[in-house]
Amino acid sequence: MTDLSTLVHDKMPLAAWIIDIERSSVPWCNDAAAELLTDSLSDIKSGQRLISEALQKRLSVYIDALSLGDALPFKWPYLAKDGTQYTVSGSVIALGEGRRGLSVEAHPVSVLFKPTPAVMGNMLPAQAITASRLPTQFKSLSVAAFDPNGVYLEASDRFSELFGDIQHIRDLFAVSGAANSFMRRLELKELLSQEIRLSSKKGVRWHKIEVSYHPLTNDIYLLTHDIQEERDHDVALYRLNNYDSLTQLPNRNLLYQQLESALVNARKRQRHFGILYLDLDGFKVINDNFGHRVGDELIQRVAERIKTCIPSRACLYRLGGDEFVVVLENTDSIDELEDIAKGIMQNASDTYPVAKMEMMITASIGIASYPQHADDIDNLLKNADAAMYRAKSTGHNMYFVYENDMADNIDAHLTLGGGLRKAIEEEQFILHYQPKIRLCDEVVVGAEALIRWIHPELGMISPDQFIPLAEESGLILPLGEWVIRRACRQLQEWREAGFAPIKLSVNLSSRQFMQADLVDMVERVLEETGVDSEYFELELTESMLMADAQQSIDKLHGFRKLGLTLSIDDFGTGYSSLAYLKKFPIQTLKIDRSFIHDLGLDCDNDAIVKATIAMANSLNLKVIAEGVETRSQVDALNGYACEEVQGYLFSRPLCGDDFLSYVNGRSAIV
Ligand SMILES: Nc1nc2c(ncn2[C@@H]2O[C@H](COP(=O)(O)O[C@H]3[C@@H](O)[C@H](n4cnc5c(=O)[nH]c(N)nc54)O[C@@H]3COP(=O)(O)O)[C@@H](O)[C@H]2O)c(=O)[nH]1
Repeated sequence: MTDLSTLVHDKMPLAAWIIDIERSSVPWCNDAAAELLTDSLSDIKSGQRLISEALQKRLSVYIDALSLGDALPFKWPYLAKDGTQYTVSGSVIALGEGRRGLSVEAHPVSVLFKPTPAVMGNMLPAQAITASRLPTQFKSLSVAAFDPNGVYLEASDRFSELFGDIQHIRDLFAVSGAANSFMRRLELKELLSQEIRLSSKKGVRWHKIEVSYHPLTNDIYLLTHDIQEERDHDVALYRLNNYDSLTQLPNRNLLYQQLESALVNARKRQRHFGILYLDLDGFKVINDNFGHRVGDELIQRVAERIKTCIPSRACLYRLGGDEFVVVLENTDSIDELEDIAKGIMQNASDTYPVAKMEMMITASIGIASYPQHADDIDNLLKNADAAMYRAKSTGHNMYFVYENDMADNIDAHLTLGGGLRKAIEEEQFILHYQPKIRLCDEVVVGAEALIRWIHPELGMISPDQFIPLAEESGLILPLGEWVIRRACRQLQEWREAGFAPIKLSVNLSSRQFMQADLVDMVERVLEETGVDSEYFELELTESMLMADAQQSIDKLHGFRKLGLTLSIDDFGTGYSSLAYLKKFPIQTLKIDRSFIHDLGLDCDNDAIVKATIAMANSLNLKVIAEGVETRSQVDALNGYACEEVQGYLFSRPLCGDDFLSYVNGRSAIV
């Protein structure tokens, strides 16, 4: 029996069945339904498939309502064993011998719909149903018959509803080319089962079609099933799995796909390819302090900027968070990869207008290339990552090309990071104090507190090594609070020991500065330790203050209200404008040691130092020069009217006791 009913039985992708109401049986169902309904249908007894008692009860409510003339819409939700949700719908039909039946269909509604594969044959006996009536019984089944030339013969209601009055099978196609090729395949009597775009009343939409032919008349039977929504879901699902929703950039999945194919290609053609691993510097600080919305916006802006400054044949991916990867295929030189890194640093490491602020962000970049640095993808990524870590730990806003020892360093990096948390809990830190000298009489007038980590195995670790780690991990907040508390206690201990007070400064990290309750925390510690705030100073960097100048001004005023002194550290290395300098309520400028190092060696450098001191004097700011190592530097600074100096010439940073001995030895003002 190869006719329309066979087509319906065998190929129908939907589950469909008929219920004999009086006998509580299922005289017919297709295989998709048999599979779907194992829960609701009880065992087959004497060749009859019976419906369960629960279903009988549920149906009786519907049937009773019908007898009362109340034609309720027949629509139930149904959750299949595999988690797919269906809507079960149907209508009453006559089964012959005065019996009533229900023709029922199940439509999948869940997003993750997987069509049940149409299974051939193996049908249950269709007792009182005559085959020719099936198409009209299945109201929502879209099926039509055409003569061998494609001229329309008949169709189910659903088909007509979807495609209107068509004269010819060609009318189903929006494009004549598609119609021609379809007709050619029909002429060859191909048994078509394919996904194709048809021109329906709802527009051109994707359909799954099944075509079969009458063995005698060669009439064409066409079954259509609109799969546009599934296609849309598939596309949405594909995007979800392969693209980053924030930046719309391809994600890690697609990165691996491209790298796999780049590797195959490079091996086959003996070509090279390279990757750049990018991580934004201090992004976590921004995210934590300004919130995720600001962080997200910044990531979007940065992604847009990076896209514009890489070559069109390079691909940019977002791995998540603040990590990006650029892939460049068919490149023969590391120089080309380095040029991309330079381009990114020049263009993307900049300020961004985000949430009405000017946010400054830089990137650290690691470069690795196939086959020089690794011959598989995981190691290539790992090595680029290690190079990126080298850039980060060397000082941010840099790029490094992978070298062999970098992978070892990354292990040390992680060990250090893991140990930092424990070190805070176990207070493995001490403060050293570097004297600040008044130039006119060379007496000690203050000190800078500098943290040291006394690691149980590694010995003393420099802050340059662990402060960036503490910043990245957020541990800088408890660590920074510890420094402030310890410095205040030290001041009190010196006072209680009978020494005249000196001014003690501590460094704030950028993340600490963004901490919302920083002013309150400092106030609390001052109260707790009883320190007179006039002897306590905070050192902040220009970039820290300029990240959000207005907020900085407010915060600085908060500190000033507490009576603290404020100093700009590393002055000259950032980019603070004079206009802002006047607005910041600061008292001291500390000239960066890079300028002091070249004093007397470079005229331009001397001019900068001289001008900085003159400008500071005119703004009523005290100037201190750091990194003073030679007498000639002292002489030059004296000539420019610099007030204070700090540096190895006078003393390295000292532990508390040594500092006191140093002060006493110099007959300081204590
Ligand atoms: N957020 C915090 N940062 C801190 C803290 N303690 C230190 N730091 C920062 O770590 C960086 C390195 O500090 P350190 O190794 O202590 O180096 C300091 C001095 O030893 C060094 N210095 C001083 N005089 C000279 C000199 O004559 N020559 C020379 N080559 N180096 C010298 O300079 C560092 C102090 O610099 P600065 O802070 O800019 O005054 C450093 O950036 C610290 O700021 C902390 O508790 N919190």
